Amino acid sequence: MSITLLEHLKEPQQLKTLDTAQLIRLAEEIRMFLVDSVSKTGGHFGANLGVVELTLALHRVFNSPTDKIVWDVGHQAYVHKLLTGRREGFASLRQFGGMAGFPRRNESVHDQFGVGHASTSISAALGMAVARDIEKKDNHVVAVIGDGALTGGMAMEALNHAGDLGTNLLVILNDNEMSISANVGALSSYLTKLRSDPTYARTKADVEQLLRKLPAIGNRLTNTLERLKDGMRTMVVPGQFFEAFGFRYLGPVDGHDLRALLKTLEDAKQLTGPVLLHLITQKGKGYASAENAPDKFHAWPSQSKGEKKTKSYSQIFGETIRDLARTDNRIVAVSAAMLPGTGLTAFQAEHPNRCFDVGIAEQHATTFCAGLATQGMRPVFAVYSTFLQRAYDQVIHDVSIQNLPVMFGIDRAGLVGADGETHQGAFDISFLRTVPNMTIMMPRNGDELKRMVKTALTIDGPSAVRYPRGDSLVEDNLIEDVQPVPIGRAEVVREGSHVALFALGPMVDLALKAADILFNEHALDAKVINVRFVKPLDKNLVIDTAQVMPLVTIEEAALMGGMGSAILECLVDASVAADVKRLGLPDRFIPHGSPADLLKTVGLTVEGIVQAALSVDHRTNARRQVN
Ligand SMILES: Cc1ncc(C[n+]2csc(CCOP(=O)(O)OP(=O)(O)O)c2C)c(N)n1
Ligand SMILES: CC(=O)[C@@H](O)[C@H](O)COP(=O)(O)O
Ligand SMILES: [Mg+2]
Repeated sequence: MSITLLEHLKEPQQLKTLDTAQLIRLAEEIRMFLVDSVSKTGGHFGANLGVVELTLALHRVFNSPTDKIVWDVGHQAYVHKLLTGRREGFASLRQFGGMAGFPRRNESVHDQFGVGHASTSISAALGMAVARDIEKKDNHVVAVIGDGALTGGMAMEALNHAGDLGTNLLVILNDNEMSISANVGALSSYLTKLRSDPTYARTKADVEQLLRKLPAIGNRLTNTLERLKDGMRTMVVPGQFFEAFGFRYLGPVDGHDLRALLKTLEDAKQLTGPVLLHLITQKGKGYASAENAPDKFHAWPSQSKGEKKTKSYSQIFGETIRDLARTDNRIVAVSAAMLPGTGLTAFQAEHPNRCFDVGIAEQHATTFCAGLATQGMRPVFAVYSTFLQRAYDQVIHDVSIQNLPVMFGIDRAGLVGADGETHQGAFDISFLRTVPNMTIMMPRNGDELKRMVKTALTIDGPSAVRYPRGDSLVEDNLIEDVQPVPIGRAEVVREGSHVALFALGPMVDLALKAADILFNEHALDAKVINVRFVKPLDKNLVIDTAQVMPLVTIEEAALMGGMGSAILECLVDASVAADVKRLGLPDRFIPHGSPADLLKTVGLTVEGIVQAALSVDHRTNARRQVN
């Protein structure tokens, strides 16, 4: 089938010229396009197949950008991008300089809000609705939120506020029973009951019909009956949960039935006040492999590299705590809807009663861990660096002030690449280093990660072990043979006398390569230090080294407040004058692209380290000549 309707689609207004049959055909073309394109570029997949009809209906019924459509997470906004003139952008999806994988306000007038982290859409949409009211405009505002994102606390905060304000707002709940894995939580069970039990939904209609038929009888009895009616209505009317928040509940509606969607959205458009439309969709709809394994097709699966000699840091982390938990019953693993991504599936398989997926609820996860720790448990919260940002107050207020032994396994620390600004693990060192009682460490490879996990479990206070997205060579040694690392001690991995390279994590390997070039091509003898601990920093080594040679600090983290800053603070506090060049992430958000491309843009390359070493060496020599 030649892609015709989609090819001619340049803007959403054109949808209003298509009849339902053409829209249904367009839906087929869109699914074909997504399979063809995303299979080549990679990117999010299942969620987009699940919202093809919804997105078509939204842009058919509403008038973007005058009407505001806000996507939650935004990983399911590829169809929205297709319908708003960005088909050509898919060839460069999530590539450096190419189209972003999430809505971005600077990418299109139709992208009302930048997203990537979950549970923000209702809050943002409510802000847009209130601005509309203040300006006495009459445009519509729609938030599209998934059942997974709805488990995020701020979504509840927004529902509560919206219901209180009573302003016109349409919240579309895209319920596919999936987060990345199967969705979790009591709310999810509530929604699933509605989805899966037709009698449950039918009862609602029957009861309402019965209640309407009941004859009006004496006041006392009528009042009793009213209370009974309300009780029964509460029991069977599925929207009660949302109606308690002040929302008019519509649904559930088949989110793949375009005709039903068009009619329901037209009806919803006429309603005033907060409205919640509950759609039932299938993640991966229209592509059998994704329908059968929606978790595996949340993003298009990366091609297996044959017989891999390496393991992902996530896998190494998960297997390490799984093995340690065999002999330490205090260990409990916690995830915020990211069990597979954080490598905890291995732990869950072996210790199901000590593994908790709390939903997209990082704040709750952190304080849940604090509660566990007060009772002598050793909770481990495996969380992407970027998502831990959600729980900053809980890290301080609930864990660190009480000096509780919670281990944060900070995954995706550093540049994650394709997901861009909203997902780079840039800030965890900066926002954790200022927190008293916190220990922060980063391994140079998978073997050292195992050692650091073991080390963290010996610390009677909060600890953070940060590690990057990606793989590492790792020995398959027995966990019993893994030795902890001495806390607060760095490791000199190469002696040298002219310039010192203080490298953090996998940057150590780059520093060693740079040292070889410096020696062979510039007769500069570089000392390479594996920093290991950002906090407590190995201050003695820093001071002793800086007294005899200039330094370069190298970290894949924000420069401001990072490891390099810690070294500068150490030298200033010790009144040691030294030339220091810091390499790391600059004071701007790093966009999407391959990690290699992105590292080049910030000078975190072997050549960048060489040039930095030459520049501090030159500065030190010049200063020595003057003195
Ligand atoms: C704060 C936060 N935590 C975790 C994630 C990772 N994440 C991305 S999509 C997703 C699942 C979203 O589920 P849902 O909202 O139901 O959308 P669906 O994929 O089912 O369409 C998660 C957990 C995130 N984006 N933001
Ligand atoms: C949209 C979202 O937040 C997740 O799907 C995230 O993109 C997963 O990242 P990884 O691919 O690094 O697991
Ligand atoms: Mg979902």
